[in-house]
Parts: sequence; C-alpha cells; structure tokens
Amino acid sequence: MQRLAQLAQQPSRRIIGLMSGTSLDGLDVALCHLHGHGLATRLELEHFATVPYDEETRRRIRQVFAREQVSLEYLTLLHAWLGRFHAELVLGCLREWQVAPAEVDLLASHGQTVYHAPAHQHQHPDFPGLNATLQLGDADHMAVGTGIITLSDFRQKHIAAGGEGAPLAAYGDYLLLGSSTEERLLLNLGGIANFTYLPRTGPDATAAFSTDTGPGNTLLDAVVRQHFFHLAYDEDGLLAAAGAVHAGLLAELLAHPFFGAPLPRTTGPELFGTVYLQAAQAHTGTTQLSVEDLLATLVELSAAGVAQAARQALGEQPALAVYLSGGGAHNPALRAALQRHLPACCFATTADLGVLPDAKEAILFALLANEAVAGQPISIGTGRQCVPAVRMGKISLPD
Ligand SMILES: Nc1ncnc2c1ncn2[C@@H]1O[C@H](COP(=O)(O)OP(=O)(O)OP(=O)(O)O)[C@@H](O)[C@H]1O
Ligand SMILES: CC(=O)N[C@H]1[C@@H]2OC[C@@H](O2)[C@@H](O)[C@@H]1O[C@H](C)C(=O)O
Repeated sequence: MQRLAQLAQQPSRRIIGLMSGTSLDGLDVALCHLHGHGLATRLELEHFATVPYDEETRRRIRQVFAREQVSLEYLTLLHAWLGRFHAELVLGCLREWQVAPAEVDLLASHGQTVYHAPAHQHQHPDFPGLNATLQLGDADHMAVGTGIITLSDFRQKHIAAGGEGAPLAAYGDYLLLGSSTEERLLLNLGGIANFTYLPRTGPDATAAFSTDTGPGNTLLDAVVRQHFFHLAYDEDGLLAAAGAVHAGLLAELLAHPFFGAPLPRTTGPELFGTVYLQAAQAHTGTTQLSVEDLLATLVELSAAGVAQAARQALGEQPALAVYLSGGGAHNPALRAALQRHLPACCFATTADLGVLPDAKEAILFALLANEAVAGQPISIGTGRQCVPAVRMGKISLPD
C-alpha cells in the first residue's frame, strides 16, 4: 500500500497497458511512460508488441467466447490460465525489451472479454435493465506471476456507476487526443467498431462521448475463417474489393434495431455473430452469395454503421477530422467505404496525432490505471452519454 501511495506521488509512472480484443488476434502490450495525470498527461510509448495468439489459445477462448451456455468448469479454469498466460507474455516482452519487471510501476490489464451483456441485448426476464460484462484473466495471477502491481477489470465500476461497461475509450481519448482547434472523431476499427467524438473545446468535457457503432472486423473475419481455414482475415481487403455489395442483404442487416437505438450503445459478437448473418442471408435468399460479394457487403455494413451513428450524433452531413485506429485501419476496402459514407470528413490515422494506431486501446488502459492511482476522477459527457467520474480498475498486489 505504501508503494501505491508513493506511485501516486511520483511525477511519472511506467505502466504496461494490455488489451486482448474481440478479434482474438493476440495480446497488445504497450509499455508507456506517463507523466502527470488528467489533462496535463504526457505519454511516451516506450515499447509496443502484439503477441499473436496461437491456434490452441484461440480454441480455448472460443470454448466460451460470446456463448450463452458454457461449461462452468472450463470458464473457471480459463480465468486462472489466462491470468498466468498473460503474465508469461508480459515477461517475454520485457525480456525482449531488456526491461526488468522492477522497472515497471503498474500493469493495466483489460483481460479477455468473453461475454458482454448490456440490458438492451440480453433482455433476460430475471435481470431486467441490468448491464453486465465479463472479462477473464485473473489479475492476482498476473501480479504474482510478474511481481508488478496490477490493475484490472476496469469495466465493472463503469457499470456500477450507471454505464454499460463500454466504451471506455472516451476517457483516454479526451485526456490525450482532444484539440482546441479541431473537432475530432477517433474511430477504432477493431472486431467491434467504436468512436469517440471530441468537440473543439479545451477542458470542457461535457460534449465528448463514445459509442460502439456495430461490427468492425468481426463478421469479416468469421466469413474468411469459414471459407479459408488457413486465413485469419482478408488481408488488405483484397477479397472484399473484388466483390460487389448486395443491396438487399445490406438493407436486411441494417434493419436490426441496434442501428437506430439511442447513443451511446454498446454491443459485441454476441449480437454481431454468424447467427445474425445467417438469418439475414436466409431471409434475403443470399446463402449462395460468393465470398467476395459477401465480404464487400459486410465492409459496407461496417462503414454504414459508423456513418449512421455519426449522423445520429452530429447531423446529416458530418464534416470533421476522423482519426482511425485498430486493425481495420489497415483495410483499404473499409477505408474507401468509410470515405464514401462520410464524404465531408477528412480521414487520417492516430499516427498523425502521435499515437500508434495498433497500440491505442492498450495505451488507453495504461491511462485509466494512471488516473486510478494518481488522478482526480472527472466525468466525460452528460446524461446517458456520460462516463461518470469514477476511478476504474481493481488492485492486485504481488505479495
Ligand atoms: N492488413 C490488414 N488488412 C485487412 N484487415 C486487417 C489487416 N490488419 C488487421 N486487420 C483486421 O484487424 C483485426 C484485428 O484488429 P484489432 O486488433 O484492432 O481488434 P481487437 O482489438 O481484437 O478488437 P476490439 O477493439 O473490438 O476489441 C484483424 O482480425 C483483421 O480483421
Ligand atoms: C465489452 C468490451 O470488451 N467492449 C470492447 C469491444 O471492443 C471494441 C468495442 O467493443 C468497445 O466497446 C470495447 O473496447 C474499447 C477499448 C472501449 O471500451 O472503449
């Protein structure tokens, strides 16, 4: 506890942010040097790696991932195993970077989301109105395994304080990437796509907010895996670019009530999975569509979801600077579709703001840990769109 109090007083902290998202591609490990806190935060990314998951790790996570019913024994074992596994991956990165664990002040571990259940999505009669979410990878195992104080499970406090547990990006985006001269949309194209809107203001956080917009890469990856066993995704969007959008299927997919629901909304592969896609294909007689046409339609869906949420928040013709991050930022087909759907916007990546696009989410959790230990909670946004003023993350000590 003394060590924590001392960390809070330090002018700067070295924090490793860890994120393993819905794509199950691997663990993002970002060693950040954070100076100060709040709006005065300055961040240096010292090292970054995505440690890819092997097929066996993916298989284990998929045993429970986004499934309504699973083996409770398997879930219990996976929680402990992932904690140990993530600790080993962190130690592996530190060895490679020649950084001793004792030189790192904190780990900020997001964990692996295995089920996200906002009230609008589960509608379980026993739990009306209850938002819930579950991230695995127990942080006591990580703290003991690495010897580093670990903060984890950031989403529960957000739910306890009235949110849906996601997206949390608004907090870090606001602290790190706001501008007094430019109105910005920070668009992360992960398995699920989400954006943070940052108005052209200084310290006023009331109009900032973030929301999920629908699928990013999750359906694209699922279709690719189904058709090509050896591929994880449509590299550079080449297959999608060779196909044509099927207007009927796209309209059916977009008819889901998620796309008209009030902002902010959160979602996951529990909704945007193969059941949703197969139902829409069956309904429109498109089960025999070529893989290229199917991918072209799904790229269009991801872009249309983003544009729909942007119009809902910002009016019919949003005209602002959009900064991309996440794996989908590497997909030219998706970028072209976004530009078509939001013609008045100017597109770049967060690299232009000094933040490595693939590292952004891991960095955000390092920032949340920094705020939990050294900051003063602030609220971002107002009303339903508010990220309440709370410290997020639970503390696991190594001893
Ligand atoms: N060169 C590329 N071409 C096309 N798609 C790519 C490329 N590189 C990465 N991707 C896509 O990005 C995905 C990984 O994205 P990312 O790591 O941002 O997801 P995530 O963090 O798991 O998602 P989430 O933010 O929803 O939790 C891959 O599965 C793939 O679909
Ligand atoms: C429940 C959960 O893990 N949600 C993730 C997921 O991945 C993208 C999108 O869905 C976003 O809502 C969130 O992650 C980011 C980091 C967030 O909370 O801002």
